[in-house]
Amino acid sequence: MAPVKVTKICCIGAGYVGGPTCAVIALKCPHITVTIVDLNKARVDAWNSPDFDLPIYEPGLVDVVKQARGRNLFFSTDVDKGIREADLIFVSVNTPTKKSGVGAGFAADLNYVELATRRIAAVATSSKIVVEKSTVPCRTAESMRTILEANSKPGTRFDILSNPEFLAEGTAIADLFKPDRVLIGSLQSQEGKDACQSLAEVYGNWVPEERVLTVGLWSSELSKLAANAMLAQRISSINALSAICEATGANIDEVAHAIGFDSRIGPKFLRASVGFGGSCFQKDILNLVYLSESLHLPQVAAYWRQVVEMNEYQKSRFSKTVVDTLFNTITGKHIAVLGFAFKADTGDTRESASISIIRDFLQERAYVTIYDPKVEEAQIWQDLSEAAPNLTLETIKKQVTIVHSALEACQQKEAVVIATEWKEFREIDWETVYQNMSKPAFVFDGRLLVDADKLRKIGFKVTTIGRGERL
Ligand SMILES: NC(=O)c1ccc[n+]([C@@H]2O[C@H](COP(=O)([O-])OP(=O)(O)OC[C@H]3O[C@@H](n4cnc5c(N)ncnc54)[C@H](O)[C@@H]3O)[C@@H](O)[C@H]2O)c1
Ligand SMILES: O=c1ccn([C@@H]2O[C@H](COP(=O)(O)OP(=O)(O)O[C@H]3O[C@H](CO)[C@@H](O)[C@H](O)[C@H]3O)[C@@H](O)[C@H]2O)c(=O)[nH]1
Repeated sequence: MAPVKVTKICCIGAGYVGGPTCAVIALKCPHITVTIVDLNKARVDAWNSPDFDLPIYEPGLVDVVKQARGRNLFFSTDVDKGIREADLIFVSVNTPTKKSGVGAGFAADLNYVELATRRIAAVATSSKIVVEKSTVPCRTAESMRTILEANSKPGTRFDILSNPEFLAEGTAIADLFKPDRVLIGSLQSQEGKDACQSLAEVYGNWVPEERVLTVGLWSSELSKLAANAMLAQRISSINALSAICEATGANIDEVAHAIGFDSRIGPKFLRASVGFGGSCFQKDILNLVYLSESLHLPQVAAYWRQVVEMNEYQKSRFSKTVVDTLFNTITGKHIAVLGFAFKADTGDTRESASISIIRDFLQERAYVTIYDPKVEEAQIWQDLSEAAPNLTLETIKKQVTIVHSALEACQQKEAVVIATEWKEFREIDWETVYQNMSKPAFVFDGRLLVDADKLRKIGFKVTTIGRGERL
């Protein structure tokens, strides 16, 4: 049997990955009909909104959707129809950390993957290539295959591929247009290799052949967890060094620059920060920790666990620095927090360091004013309620104000905390900010974003993560 020529793709899950990934496939492959399905009607409606008020913010995404939607890109809640008509199905559903039961707090919750797989098994009436796009523990494809094969109808077959996604939020469209690599894992049988080639041909419409890597299924699944673990490990390493810098008078920018010049280390992903956030790093490392423990490799588990522990330490260390610097108490003090998203150029707040810092400030009974250019108000209230379950929403709302500009946030405050690296925070009129703040006026830069010397000349007392010199 020759590889199937893919003409109809269905993507189950219209989230941060399914939406942008399959929108780009539709744009680059006008001969393929791409239908993205989701059970969440509000989300699908937003993808279909006439004024392109899409459910997620990603630079360049609206442009892609404008070109392809209605041509060969469709969004729908009719999951069964999407499955039935497709010859290739991406499973791009959420795989959050389990909240209860075996492996709670570490293992990935594979319930959504299993439900989507069972749905495919239940409604498919022709052969399908099923592609695991979600990030999953090693050997999940085997469980999917067992479910699908146990339910396949006569004359139909299912081939399972692993095709993890490496896009980063905020740069998703650029990453998808020009990926470092596309990874496809398959069984090494002839059928597995044929299915792999069918998917490789889809990417071949815009990705150079040498960037499409084909490997075994389990290597592909593990590579995704490994890539995130190694990236997060770099940040925890530089953040650990930032603590040494603060204690010794060394400067983390200079240290990162010096070590990054070594071509074996390289300069990227060495920016000290208030801690990494996002829906993936912590979840995927905990997943790796769980996998290692399940495989009776406790030393390996402890090694990776430390990356997350260092991140927790960095976040609480930063909160403590703010309290210590503001004369050991922030009770009743007014603090502006600039940035709520987990990184710049996204409205996503999942595991954002900002949430932990604000939770700490609320526990100290400070008043906090938040500004973020992209995060919705309702999301902020939800995140803070979940982060501080000992406080009622009413109490939180008495202590927290959400405003619509950085200048407004900083008015009459004793301190400004930069929690997300939005470019606009660098370009605020800091002279005006200073004039309108209580004195002494403190700035805490958790993102190495502002020119500390310039701010000091204006009169601010500046504390920057990873810099020995203070105030
Ligand atoms: N967010 C990222 O930047 C990123 C990058 C690479 C990989 N990943 C991985 O990709 C996966 C998806 O992540 P995401 O951020 O897009 O999640 P998300 O929560 O934004 O989207 C998942 C969507 O799947 C839908 N869904 C769940 N079960 C369904 C079902 N049975 N039928 C139809 N729809 C269903 C949900 O309603 C939701 O809209 C995760 O495994 C994640 O780890 C995420
Ligand atoms: O030098 C750095 C780089 C990043 N960060 C922080 O690290 C977090 C994650 O950033 P980034 O990796 O850019 O964004 P994500 O969207 O979480 O992307 C990661 O997680 C995705 C989901 O698995 C993968 O697909 C991507 O390859 C991987 O980079 C954010 O809070 C950043 O502010 C730093 O503190 N310092």
